Amino acid sequence: MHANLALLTDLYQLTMAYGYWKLHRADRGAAFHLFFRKPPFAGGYAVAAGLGPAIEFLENFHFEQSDVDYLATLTGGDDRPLFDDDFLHYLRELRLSCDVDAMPEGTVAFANEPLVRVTGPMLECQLLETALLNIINFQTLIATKAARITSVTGGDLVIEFGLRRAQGVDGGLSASRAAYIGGCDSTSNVLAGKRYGIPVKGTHAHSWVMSFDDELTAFEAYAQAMPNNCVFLVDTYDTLQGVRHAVEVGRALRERGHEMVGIRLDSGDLAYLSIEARKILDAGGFPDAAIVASNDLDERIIESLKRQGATISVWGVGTKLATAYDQPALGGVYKLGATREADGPWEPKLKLSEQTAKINIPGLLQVRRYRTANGLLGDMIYDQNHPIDPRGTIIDVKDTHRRKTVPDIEAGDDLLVPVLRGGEVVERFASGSDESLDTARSRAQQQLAELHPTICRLLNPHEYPVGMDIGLHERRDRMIREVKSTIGD
Ligand SMILES: Nc1ncnc2c1ncn2[C@@H]1O[C@H](COP(=O)(O)OP(=O)(O)OP(=O)(O)O)[C@@H](O)[C@H]1O
Ligand SMILES: O=P(O)(O)OC[C@H]1O[C@H](OP(=O)(O)OP(=O)(O)O)[C@H](O)[C@@H]1O
Ligand SMILES: O=C(O)c1cccnc1
Repeated sequence: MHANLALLTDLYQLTMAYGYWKLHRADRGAAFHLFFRKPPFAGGYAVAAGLGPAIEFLENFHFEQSDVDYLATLTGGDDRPLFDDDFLHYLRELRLSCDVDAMPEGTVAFANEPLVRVTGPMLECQLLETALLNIINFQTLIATKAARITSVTGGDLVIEFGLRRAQGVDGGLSASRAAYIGGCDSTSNVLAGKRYGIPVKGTHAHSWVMSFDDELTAFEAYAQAMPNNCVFLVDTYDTLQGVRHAVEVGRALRERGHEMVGIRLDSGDLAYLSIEARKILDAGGFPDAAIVASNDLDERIIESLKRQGATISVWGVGTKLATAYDQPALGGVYKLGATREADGPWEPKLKLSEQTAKINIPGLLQVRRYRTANGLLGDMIYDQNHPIDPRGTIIDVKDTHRRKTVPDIEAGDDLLVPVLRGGEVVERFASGSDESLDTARSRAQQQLAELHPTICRLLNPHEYPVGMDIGLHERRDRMIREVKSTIGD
């Protein structure tokens, strides 16, 4: 799908790349980390997603002749070309040689942890920034939204209905993909079904009912046409009367050897109507008929409907999911952590900021997740080039007084795994490998189940312990003090 997206970038990546090339700095080593500073939706976690499409982007990364021809037309303030021909020739010949390590899709991730690490020639790392952020930010956002929604449905089925309101064509496809990883069971998006193998499901719209003289005739006609997929939308005129019509048509259908699948409610008080509809369906001989509900649902409304005793068994969630309505962007960033000359030692790089939360963690970072018999203990961010300090202390990034000690520094799982080596996709992630969407979806479900319920809470969740290895923290602290002393702060 992602053939030739090398120009899917901000111009400044190319102007910097040109500068690196011109000043003979293109091949200096660099390590960049992609991370977010706050989980979305004021929640306690995120579900990493987007790595699959990111790998496709990396696999296909190259500048075609038409790309460099276009770049040759760009001019600066004096109307002279921005890039010289030798550089454009260099881009035309460029093939990735970098390494990429990342959290597999469906991994539960927290603030400040790298989801992706790119190491390699400075110029390459820089050119990948914008597209990686674009892909990972959006899909992680939507997978997280889907996880929040499915966390309150108590195992009921959730169908993603968002395509019509999604942010354009790719927004719709990416949202369906990410929503499935985050826990949705199916989508109404047929192209996403074909492309990603997501189960597709659908009912019918009000237009079907309105195109007939009356509702009963419309349901009968639908049952004739589609006897094995009868979910009747009952709210076009009078919802409870609609349920009675569904029962009537369901009985006739049963005589013909088919079972009505259920009804769909799309307006009104969904708690009251589902409870009353359930009574009618049960009394009518349809105790197994599903009650599907839709209408601007999100995790908070669903949680409330559950509390009200709604008897909804399938949730159709569109706009609020596919557009991440209450927080339409994840603020993931891509920051330089270390550089090196040729094969020399890595040098950690620090960026100061007025805001403590924006001071980066210098180094070549990895994340280790520790567990106890009772669940997760916490995540430690450490520098891969330095052994973890034997004290085994995790120091919170924002509040250094918050600390946690792990009993055995070796007994954890490293979350970043190799994805690209020397520009080539490693076997585990090669196309046709086992790393499917279903694997990612199961990983998310398994990892979310490991979290303490207080971390999954929608409102003011408990903060999961994530911090730096104390050795890394002390080095960072020294660097901050050194830099501040040189600038006379
Ligand atoms: N019992 C309930 N408790 C909380 N929220 C509910 C309940 N029933 C419905 N809702 C939600 O309230 C909102 C109702 O919106 P709105 O008033 O626009 O819908 P409506 O008028 O019933 O239908 P329509 O879509 O035809 O305008 C929707 O987001 C719906 O999901
Ligand atoms: O509400 P969402 O979560 O976005 O789910 C998708 C919505 O799309 C359909 O109707 P549409 O919005 O096209 O029309 P309606 O608002 O008049 O029902 C469907 O009936 C849902 O209500
Ligand atoms: O199949 C449905 O019921 C459906 C599909 C898309 C949007 N709203 C509803």
